[in-house]
Amino acid sequence: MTVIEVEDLHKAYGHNRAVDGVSFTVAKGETFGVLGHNGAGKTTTVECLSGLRRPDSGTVRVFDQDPARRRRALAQRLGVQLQEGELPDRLKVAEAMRLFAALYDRPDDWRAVLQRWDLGPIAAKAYGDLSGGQKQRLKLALALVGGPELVVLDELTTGLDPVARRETWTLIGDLKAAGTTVVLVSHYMDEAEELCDRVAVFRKGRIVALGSPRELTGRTGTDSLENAYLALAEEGR
Ligand SMILES: Nc1ncnc2c1ncn2[C@@H]1O[C@H](COP(=O)(O)OP(=O)(O)OP(=O)(O)O)[C@@H](O)[C@H]1O
Repeated sequence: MTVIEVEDLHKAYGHNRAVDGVSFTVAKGETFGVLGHNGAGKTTTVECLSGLRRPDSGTVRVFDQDPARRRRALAQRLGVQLQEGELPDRLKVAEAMRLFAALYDRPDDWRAVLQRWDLGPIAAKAYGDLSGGQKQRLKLALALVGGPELVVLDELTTGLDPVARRETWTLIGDLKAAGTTVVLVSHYMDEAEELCDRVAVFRKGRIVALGSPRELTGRTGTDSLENAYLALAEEGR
């Protein structure tokens, strides 16, 4: 079953063509990586998937619906961890979890999600007093508290220490095992190689390579996704 269908997506900010004719599909249960340099159009693309931005042209279908028109209905099935989702400084961790859980018709038990993400010990802390890594973990937990079928994670482990990164990978593995579809925007090639079934490499608003990490390393004659990515980046110069 196809969960996401994007066909010839265009989105410009003034004269800046941030997304310039992007097409891809994501199947149910797949973990799909969105890779590319800064400013390549990754966030704009996933914002169009989440209904946060309206495309200029092209088709975006998520669960066979237009996210720009059906945002409320899709929100029940979608968990989004965005790069810049700040919360009020005085909001406590447990309050944030309870508040987000209340937005869903059938949320997971927020206390269990809190424990799973190791946020129990800081449940009474205010958002403004958390470390960068703790904020990141809370944003992830908030994206998952609704028990979503599709999760969009923008820079999943940015700001996490190596131990927390690995723990997060394990938790994403659990999501995959449960059949959740994951879209993962990342600058970390080791992470994409470990977690993603397929990746799309974005450059200047277009997809320049799409395939499994193994296909991309095979195509470029390299031994890791990181080296494949660098070879592809070199090709585009
Ligand atoms: N709200 C906005 N208004 C104007 N220009 C924007 C806006 N958001 C993004 N852009 C521009 O659109 C282009 C694509 O940005 P986008 O954030 O989608 O890229 P990205 O691949 O996610 O980058 P990064 O890896 O740095 O997060 C960039 O040139 C960026 O400056």
